[in-house]
Amino acid sequence: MSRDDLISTNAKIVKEVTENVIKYSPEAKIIVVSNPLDVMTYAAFLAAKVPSNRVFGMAGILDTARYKAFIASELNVSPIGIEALLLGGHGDTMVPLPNYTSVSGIPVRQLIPEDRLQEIIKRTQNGGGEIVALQGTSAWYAPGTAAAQMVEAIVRDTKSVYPVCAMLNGEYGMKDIALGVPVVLGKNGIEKIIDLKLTEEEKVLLETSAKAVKNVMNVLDDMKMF
Ligand SMILES: O=C(O)C[C@H](O)C(=O)O
Repeated sequence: MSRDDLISTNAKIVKEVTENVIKYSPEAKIIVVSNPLDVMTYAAFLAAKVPSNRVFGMAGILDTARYKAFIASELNVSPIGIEALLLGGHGDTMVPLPNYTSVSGIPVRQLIPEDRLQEIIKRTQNGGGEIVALQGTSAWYAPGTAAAQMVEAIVRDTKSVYPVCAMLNGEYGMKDIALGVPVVLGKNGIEKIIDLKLTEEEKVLLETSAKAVKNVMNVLDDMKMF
C-alpha cells in the first residue's frame, strides 16, 4: 500500500476533524499529519475555510531528517552539522536538493560521488516505506518530533525556516496545490513562502512531483466532498 492509497478513509476523517477544530477553536493553526500528506493538507484547507497561512502539513522536516541521517551515515559524521532542503510532495517524487545540502558548510557534492548521492535520494524518497517494511506499521517517532518542531516554531514565534507543505498561490509558478516548500514559521503560522530560484533540472523534478500530487487531488475532487 502506498501513501496515496489512504485517500478515501483519511479524507473523511481530515474533513470532520478540521471542521470541528475550526468550530471550537476558530483561530487555530492546523498542522496536517495524515497521508497522502499534500492532498490531506489541501482537504484540510478546503474544510477549514481560513487563510492558507493557517493550514499546512508536516512532511519536509521528516523527509529532510531522513536525508540528513543517510548522508551522515554515508560519511560517518554527525548529522548535527548537516544542512539540507527538500521540496515537493511527500511521496516517491519528493525532491531532495543537493544544491542546498552541506556538511558544516561543505557542499555535499564535494564529499559524496553523484551516483551514491542519487542512491541516498532514492532511499529518502522511499524512507516511509522502508520503515513500514521493517516494523510493520508507519513511523511515529520521527513524524511526531517533526510536528513538535513546527508547533514550537509557532508557539515560540521563532520564525524558523522549515520545509512545510503549504498552499501555493503563484510561488514556484503554481496555484491551488499544497506542496512542500521552504517557509518562515512563526506565531501567525506560515509567515512567508520562500520562492527559490531553481535550476532547470530542479524545476522539472518539482513539476513531476506536483503532477503526482495533482493526480491524487483529482481523486479527492472526484469524491465531491467539498
Ligand atoms: O510512509 C508512511 O507510512 C508514514 C509517513 O508518511 C512516513 O513517511 O513515515
